[in-house]
Parts: sequence; structure tokens; C-alpha cells
Amino acid sequence: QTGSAPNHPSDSEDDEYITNVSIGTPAQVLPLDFDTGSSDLWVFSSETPSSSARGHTIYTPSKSSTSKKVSGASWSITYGDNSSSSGDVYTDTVSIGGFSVTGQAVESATKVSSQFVQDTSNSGLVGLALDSGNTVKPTKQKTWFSNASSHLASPVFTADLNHQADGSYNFGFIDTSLASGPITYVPISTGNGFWEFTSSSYAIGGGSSKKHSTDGIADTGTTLLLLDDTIVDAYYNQVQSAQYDDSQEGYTFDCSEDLPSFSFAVGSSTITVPGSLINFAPVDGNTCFGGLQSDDGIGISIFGDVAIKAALVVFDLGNKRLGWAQK
Ligand SMILES: O=C(NC1CCCCC1)N[C@H]1[C@H](O)[C@@H](N2CCCCC2)[C@@H]2OC[C@H]1O2
Repeated sequence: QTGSAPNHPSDSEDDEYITNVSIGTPAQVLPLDFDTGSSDLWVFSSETPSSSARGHTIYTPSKSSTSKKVSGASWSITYGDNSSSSGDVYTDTVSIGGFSVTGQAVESATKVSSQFVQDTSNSGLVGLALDSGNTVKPTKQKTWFSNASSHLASPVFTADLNHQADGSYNFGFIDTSLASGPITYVPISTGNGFWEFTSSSYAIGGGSSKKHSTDGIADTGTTLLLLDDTIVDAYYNQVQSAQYDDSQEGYTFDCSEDLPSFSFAVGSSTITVPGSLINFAPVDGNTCFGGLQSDDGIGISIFGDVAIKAALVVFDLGNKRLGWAQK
């Protein structure tokens, strides 16, 4: 068995990527943000304060004949951007791209932070990191992919995210036609519960490869590519009008600049992010904000959507490895 679901950018900046998910019987369809950087499937629901849920599609467990409340269970999560949500837990049938998981933990939000209230493009998240990161207490719950994996043709899923265009999340198979180059696999370290890997070098534009060990995670739930300061400073050193803008908390530059590409090593291969993807978004006038920024203070690097957009990424749970192929 397999599943294949389209995704699309939430807005004109590719801030996040949205996929429709069916929950319950009859199906309640919610637009959700698939997040390989976290491990909870949570939704706006009939239990979310109406003032917070306004503008969001909600899940109403009482209208689903297959929902069951998980007695005594609760969840609470805070993301790296300091957004947060919490609530209680149901199980129900959750279908993605035609593949159904019965008894999936659906975490119902009784509280959501302002970032989520304001972001009406999604009605919750589907966490696709490792099960160890799930926040449900007293009994940790499995991710949708973890539950699906033993029934899928192969315990893998792929992320194909595109700039201002539809893409896909495929489960149980790899459509290599989505890529222009071969898939290079690297092992993941599972200790932190992320799809975490090490990249050994980088290059800017057509420049020489610089040795620099980056310990990072493949995170579809983070918008930007966040790397060590030394790499980021070296990159914007090559952009004539670039400056660090304290108010924007990042590097900005003149929108008319022709930005160099950025390449990072994956095993003995490299993935190249075109400069056009690093010209992320206008901030005001003809000043633009960079899609490559510092990971300062996070403690790990984040290969977010700006990097993933340049590739087909294979999340291979069976072999505990990540695959990257140039698109
Ligand atoms: O907090 C992170 N990542 C951290 C970023 C800083 C450095 C550490 C990792 N990801 C979140 C993301 O920002 C959220 N956001 C909502 C608004 C549109 C953009 C996405 C969305 O909700 C949770 C998750 O996805």
C-alpha cells in the first residue's frame, strides 16, 4: 500500500506548506502543516476557544463515529519559534493521500498561541519526526507515519516542496521522476528524535568547497535554511548590498541583487540551492530578506523549506537514513 497527497505553499512567501487530511467518520477534512521537525498530530477542534478558532477549520470528535477519547491523556508543545499549543487526546481514523490509519492519536487543542490563531492557513500540524519526540502524557503516542509504516509497501516517505507551486508528500514509495539527480543517502542520528544528519562542507556560488561540519535536521515545518554564523556571514559577504538588519533579525539586501547559489554536502554529493530561492521575501520597498539565516542560539542547524525546495527528500525510517536528490 501507498499514499500520495499534494501540498501547496500557504502564501506568496512559501511560509509553510499545506496538505488536506481526512479525520473521522464521516471524513472531516482539515488543511494541516506537515512538520518533519516535530512528532505530534494536533488540530484546532470543537474544544478550541471559539475566539482562537475563528477562521480555522475544526475537528469535532463528537461528530465522528470512530472517535474515542484517550482517558487521562494530555499534550503540550512549544516550538523553536516559541509558538505553542496544548490539549487532550482522541483516537480516530486519519487518512492522508488515500492511505488510512485507524486508531491514530489526534491531539485536540484546548489552547493555541497567537502565532497559530493568526495563521489561518492551517488547522494544525502533522508531526513526522520520530516517535520519541511526541509530547502526549502519560502514554506517548505514535506519529501517523510510524503507525502507517508497517502497512506501507516500504517504510519511507518523501517531501517534494516547490516555490509557489504544488508539490507532494508520498508515503511508501519513492517517485524518482520528481528529481533531476540521483538520491544520495546519509545516516540519521536518532537520539534527539529528529531526522538529523551531518553535512561535511559547503560552497557559495561556483566557489571552492569549504570543509565545515554541520549537524542539522531536515525540517519541513521551518521556513528557512538556518546554518552556523560563519557560513551565513561568508555567504552574505558575497552579496554587495547585504547587511544584518537588527529590526528584521536577519540579513537583508537589495531585491534586485542576483544572489549566488548555496551548496551543501550530502555524503559525497552536493545539493545546490539556487540564489533565487535565497531571495526569500520583500520586507519593505526594495529590501528583501534572506532565506539563509543564522542558527545562532538554537544548538542545531535547520535544513528548512528553503533547502528542501531544492531537492526531493527521502525520509527512510526502515534504514534510519535521509536521502537527498537535486530537483
Ligand atoms: O518553530 C519552528 N522551527 C524553529 C524555527 C526557529 C529555529 C528552531 C526551529 N517551526 C514552527 C514554525 O515556525 C511554525 N510556523 C507557523 C507560521 C508559519 C511558518 C511556520 C509552524 O508551527 C510549528 C513549526 O511549524
